[in-house]
Amino acid sequence: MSLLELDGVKVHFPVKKGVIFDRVVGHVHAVDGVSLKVEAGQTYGLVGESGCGKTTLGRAVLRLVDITEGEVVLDGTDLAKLPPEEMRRFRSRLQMVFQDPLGSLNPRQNIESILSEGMAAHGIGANREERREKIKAILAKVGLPADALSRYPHEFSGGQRQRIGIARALVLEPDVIICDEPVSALDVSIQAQVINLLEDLQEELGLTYLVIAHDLAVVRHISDVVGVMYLGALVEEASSDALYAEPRHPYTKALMSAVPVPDPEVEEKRERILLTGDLPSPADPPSGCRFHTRCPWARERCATERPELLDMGDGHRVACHFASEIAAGELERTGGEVVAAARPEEPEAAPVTDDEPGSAPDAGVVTAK
Ligand SMILES: Nc1ncnc2c1ncn2[C@@H]1O[C@H](COP(=O)(O)OP(=O)(O)OP(=O)(O)O)[C@@H](O)[C@H]1O
Repeated sequence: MSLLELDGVKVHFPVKKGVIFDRVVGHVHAVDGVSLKVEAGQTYGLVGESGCGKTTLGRAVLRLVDITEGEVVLDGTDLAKLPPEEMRRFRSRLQMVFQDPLGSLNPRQNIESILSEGMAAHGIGANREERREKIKAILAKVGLPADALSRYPHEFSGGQRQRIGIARALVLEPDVIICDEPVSALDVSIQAQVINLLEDLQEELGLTYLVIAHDLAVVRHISDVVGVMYLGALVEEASSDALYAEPRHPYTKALMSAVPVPDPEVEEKRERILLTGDLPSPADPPSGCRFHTRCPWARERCATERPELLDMGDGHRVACHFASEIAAGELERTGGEVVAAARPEEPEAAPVTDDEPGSAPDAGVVTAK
């Protein structure tokens, strides 16, 4: 059994209308049936453009939002069904690192007070002295000086603040850390340092990560397995190497084709897939395959029948009726635009290299109107 398993997770937010009496007039299908497994000691990367439901999924795992349907199983226990008081026992085992380190740290508390906050409640450290010693040890692990204890969040740089955010998660001795856009608020030069720190900590402490990011380069660098989300659902999932070597879902292909390749010769010959149309609203998602309204290969069946995320026989899971035909080059395109030998629109954009996660464009930039 995997350490963390999600089975058919849905989070639907009610849309209310009315000044005096709130009427529910619909639902935002923020997460709409996600199943995935995160193995102990591994990193699962979740990517997709803004609004696809990544953050809501992370919050659902932590039970920070109500789960409409489905199971979230941590180490054999379904968290989705736990009463709040029992959920409290599991809280320390699941921690979150947020995108905006400053926004998530109370400016009026010093670092010792921020880090010790949850420790007593979860029975970590017998007394204040013990907790302080533990905090000091964790601060050293994340590369912060011991005198950080008595200082305040504004006294630190962005990268240091993210280290404090990571330390805050670590003091509670979690099994799983959900990192929501852990480096997207940081300078590119600092991003690599924080990613490397997360990797070192994983190795040393055996941590399991669910990393949520819109940036394909960040997720590639750190993940064992990558899942691609579109409008509340997973459309593709594979090992990081397999997914980046051979994206098979039309949406993933489009995302990848928007990322510049460092080698200009490869870049020039590369096929670019530009998506047409806007991202539909999760309050009114398209019928059938959610992606069919923007898919260059869409067929009639795609408009009526929702594809399941199926294993193509080699562990690569794809939710597309025609994934095999597309992979074999047997299916004509029906729409969209193919711009062969296109140069990236912003050639000055930094190339994607292993040393510089974060240099890829946002997942959303592939839209062609
Ligand atoms: N509390 C809420 N009530 C109603 N709708 C919500 C709520 N939280 C999120 N949503 C909607 O759910 C959808 C998914 O949002 P979510 O923040 O999970 O996406 P995301 O992929 O993480 O995007 P981003 O990277 O911009 O945060 C969006 O349409 C959002 O507006």
